[in-house]
Amino acid sequence: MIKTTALTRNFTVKKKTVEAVKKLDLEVRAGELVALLGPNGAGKSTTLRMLTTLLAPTSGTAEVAGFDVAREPREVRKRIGYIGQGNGAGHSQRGRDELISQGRAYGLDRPAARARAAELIESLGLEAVADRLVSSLSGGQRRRLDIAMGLIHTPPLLFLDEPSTGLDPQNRVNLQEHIRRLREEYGTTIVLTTHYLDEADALAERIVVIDHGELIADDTPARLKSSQVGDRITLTLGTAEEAARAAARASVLDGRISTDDRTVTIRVPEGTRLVPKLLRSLDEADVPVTAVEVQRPTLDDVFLELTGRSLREGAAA
Ligand SMILES: Nc1ncnc2c1ncn2[C@@H]1O[C@H](COP(=O)(O)OP(=O)(O)OP(=O)(O)O)[C@@H](O)[C@H]1O
Repeated sequence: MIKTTALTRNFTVKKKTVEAVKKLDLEVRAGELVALLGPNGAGKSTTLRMLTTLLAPTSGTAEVAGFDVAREPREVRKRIGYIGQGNGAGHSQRGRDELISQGRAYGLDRPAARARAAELIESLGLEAVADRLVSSLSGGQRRRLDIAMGLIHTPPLLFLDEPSTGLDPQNRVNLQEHIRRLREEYGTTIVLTTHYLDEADALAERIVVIDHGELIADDTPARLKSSQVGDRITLTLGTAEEAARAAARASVLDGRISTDDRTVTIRVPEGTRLVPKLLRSLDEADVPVTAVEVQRPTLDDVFLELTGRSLREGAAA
């Protein structure tokens, strides 16, 4: 559905070249739901804007829905939906009329546009708001209406740029549910960007991490976490001396061990499985453990591991 080869975009800012996207090789198969993750300025929006023909690549190629973005942008546009940051829907019309106008703009005749609008209103749960003025809708409702607008021409491929930014947690969960359903109902291929790691984790079956315009990881959330980081076992002991003995004993686990005063932290794949064995071994060595905690890695841990920075710090910066 998407294939980019060495896709690159530079900007010139005050005579300096900013390499927003650097030689990106990316493939997305039909039906996949892929999340692009990265801190502010990583190049996510620039990538999306090139894939949606809004911005010309500086070099490299991108084939989207079977057509080249630079040579056949019109063909690409017919086959994709793009919901950018901010609201696409206007203010003065009712939701249903916005949808119908959008359908007409995409070449549907009036009955077809009406029918499609009704279908989307139902599948995106917009019944209660379809006949209200767009200006009176809440952020979450507006966002769902935006998504309906992007889907009016039944594109096989949908791009969502930060769909849940600015929504409260309840509406975020709601929106995620709708995105999932959309995929089940229409088999739509979805590429989205997000700052919310938990959202990417919950929604996407594949995560592409971009940093400084480069692809630094591309895998399922589960594999990224287990291969890049592993679980974190934290042992608390009575004294620093006991902690040192515990650390020595834990070295057989082949994990990464660090000690801080009375705590020992061990990063190791499948930590949950290893804990009983570790505790038995410490017991045998007469090292009394006060507390033990096993944390599954988060995608933020993965990002920290890959870049030395927290994605949250990056996002907040
Ligand atoms: N039109 C532009 N002119 C100059 N520089 C730009 C332009 N658009 C983007 N950039 C620069 O390109 C880099 C990548 O920006 P981009 O918006 O793609 O990042 P992003 O990952 O989408 O960030 P965010 O999460 O903040 O949306 C940044 O350094 C940005 O300042």
